Amino acid sequence: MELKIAKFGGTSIGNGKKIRKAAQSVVNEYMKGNKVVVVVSAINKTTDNLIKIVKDSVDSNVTDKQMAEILSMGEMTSVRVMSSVIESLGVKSEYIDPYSDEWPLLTNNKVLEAKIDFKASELMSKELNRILDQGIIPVVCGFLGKGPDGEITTLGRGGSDITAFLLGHSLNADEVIIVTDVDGVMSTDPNKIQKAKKLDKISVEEMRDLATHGAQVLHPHALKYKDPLINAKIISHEYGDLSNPGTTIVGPYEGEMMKTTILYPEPISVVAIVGDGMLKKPGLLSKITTILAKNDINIFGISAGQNSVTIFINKKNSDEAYHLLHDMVIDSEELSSLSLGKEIAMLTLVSPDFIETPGIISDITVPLRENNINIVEISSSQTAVVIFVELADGEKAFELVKDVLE
Ligand SMILES: Nc1ncnc2c1ncn2[C@@H]1O[C@H](COP(=O)(O)OP(=O)(O)O)[C@@H](O)[C@H]1O
Ligand SMILES: N[C@@H](CC(=O)OP(=O)(O)O)C(=O)O
Repeated sequence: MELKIAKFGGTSIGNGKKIRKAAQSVVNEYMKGNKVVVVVSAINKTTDNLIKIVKDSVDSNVTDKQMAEILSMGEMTSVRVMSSVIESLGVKSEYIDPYSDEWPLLTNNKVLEAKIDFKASELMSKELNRILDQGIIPVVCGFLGKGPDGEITTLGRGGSDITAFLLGHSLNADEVIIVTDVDGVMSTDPNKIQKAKKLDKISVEEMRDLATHGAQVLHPHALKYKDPLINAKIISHEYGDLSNPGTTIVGPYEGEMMKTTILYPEPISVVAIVGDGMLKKPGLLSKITTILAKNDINIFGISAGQNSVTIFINKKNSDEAYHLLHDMVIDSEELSSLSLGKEIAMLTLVSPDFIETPGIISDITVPLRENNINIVEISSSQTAVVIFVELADGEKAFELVKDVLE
């Protein structure tokens, strides 16, 4: 017997017929001998409609608390409908909303973009086992949370995916199935480019980056809760079959373990190329990277401004790169000169939490400033911050920043 979490997005339960099909797919899975926890979003565009109604009526005079309560009506309704349809198909079901004793998802009191209290939610989720053990299919409101004073909170738009993965983690589920309106994860948004191709699999890291940069198909924070042993996939509601292969999300999200601070063990060199208005000329960056790639020189970082490009490479490649790039500069009309700077150290901090931790850059840079360590360059993405400091400062900078992620 396996435990599966099946999350149905708004379009997958967009009308009565679709809800029935979704419920039937859950019942079929249950009949195979598996336990299923259902997570549902609001029916179709209910959340959008509620937002519009509020805007056209009270507009900005609505309080956050009122807004969260109004938005919650979408999921409050869909769990009740879904649960009734499952029961009509002959299997016992119970809807679980924030007023239920077994409500699993506890948050802080930031009602519209609530932060999950992970430990408390992990513990509360286990209450669902009591229902599952009685052969009942729980249908849980996605997107909603309960704050410290019992207030309704919401996880932010698209938050039902987070609910599904959090429950998957807390209940040690075998599989999290995200049911949506496309065949799986595609080479791009199929609603924008029709010939987009379905991917059979995608790594957790790729999926997270895709989601972070706007691919709506999965909420970027959801994968934080994907444990190594949990299978996850994204499938279409069209087939009415939870065993459809869709796109498998491969690999663990190592969560805590992924938080690392690394001091690159070898010195890094920096080459700066200057030229007037160089970035107005298309193709310049590719020229630089192609020359280095052809000579098997790895680029650790690159930053581009209006009149200069700075390239970070391993010191052992620096002379070769310097000569190669110099040849390029003297052959080019747009570029005027280049310099090989002094040796520097590269620190990389990786954490899945960067994406949702305001102020993290200052947490990292303040100790450096207080210790008079000059930052030669810093770049940040959703999950990594890379800092270049002078070589002599490398070890000390590492000691100062390595505790920031703790
Ligand atoms: N690379 C992609 N692959 C698949 N779908 C994508 C991709 N990028 C964006 N999307 C969009 O994600 C949508 C599904 O997400 P969403 O509308 O939030 O579904 P749901 O209501 O099921 O949560 C698709 O209809 C599609 O337009
Ligand atoms: N109903 C909420 C939460 C959600 O996750 O929806 P969906 O799964 O349809 O993207 C919203 O529209 O934001």
